[in-house]
Amino acid sequence: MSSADAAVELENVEHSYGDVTAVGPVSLSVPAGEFLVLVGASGCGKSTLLRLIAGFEQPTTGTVLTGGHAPQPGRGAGLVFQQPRLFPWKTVGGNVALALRYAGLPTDRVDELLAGVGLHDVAHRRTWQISGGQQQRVAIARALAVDNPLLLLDEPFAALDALTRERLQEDLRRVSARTGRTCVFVTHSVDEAVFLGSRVVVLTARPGQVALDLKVGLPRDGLAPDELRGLPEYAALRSQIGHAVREAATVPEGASA
Ligand SMILES: Nc1ncnc2c1ncn2[C@@H]1O[C@H](COP(=O)(O)OP(=O)(O)OP(=O)(O)O)[C@@H](O)[C@H]1O
Repeated sequence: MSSADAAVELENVEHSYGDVTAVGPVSLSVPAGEFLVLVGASGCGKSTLLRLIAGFEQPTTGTVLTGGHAPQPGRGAGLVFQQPRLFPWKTVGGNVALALRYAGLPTDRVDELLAGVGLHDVAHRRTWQISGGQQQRVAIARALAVDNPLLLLDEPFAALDALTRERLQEDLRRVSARTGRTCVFVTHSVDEAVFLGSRVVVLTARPGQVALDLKVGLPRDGLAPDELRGLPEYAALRSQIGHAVREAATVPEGASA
């Protein structure tokens, strides 16, 4: 695949913070519409990779392209972080409207965007009057507001309770299938990786390199989440990826921790 066709293209990318090499070298090509999950142990460089793709960091060596161009920070990708980072002085609807306005778009899609993430009736509330799960839904609606082809998510459900987390995973899976956005999603959770990903990349301990790059060809259509999780292929993928994560987290003897 040429760079022009890929939604995200990383070529021999390394990134160092001072004398700490956090990532690389990593080469990855992400086709449009793929749901790529980056999984690996704490500190292996997952967030750094995402920040490179978002354009918040520049690679120390190598090239990062999104849609065939160098990424511009704050442009070209919707971003969702572990904390929803909403504006507390705005209403729920106001937060989404702000994203539309910032992009120079009309604000008449606020209700539609909120409905798309299951928030039909809270547009008028302040962000502190809704639950943590609802706040994260608002953050997703805000990231989807602008018609970016790329959605970058950094452990967006890590701070939520297990049930809310599962509900949001299901909703994100539906939203990503409906909108056809290319997603790059960072997590520690092997189950989340298998449930969401059409492709899972396991990173080694720092400096993060690709330890495993796996297509997840689960038959998702028409299956309820519990049915999907109950498939023998699902359990096999969980086991394979879990094993790879544990192996990859082992720092080789002689390497600095
Ligand atoms: N701004 C920074 N300055 C110096 N070192 C940094 C900086 N940001 C990250 N690092 C280091 O780079 C390495 C990779 O960090 P990064 O946050 O990308 O990992 P991660 O896999 O996302 O971790 P976690 O899962 O714990 O969030 C870590 O060793 C971290 O301490």
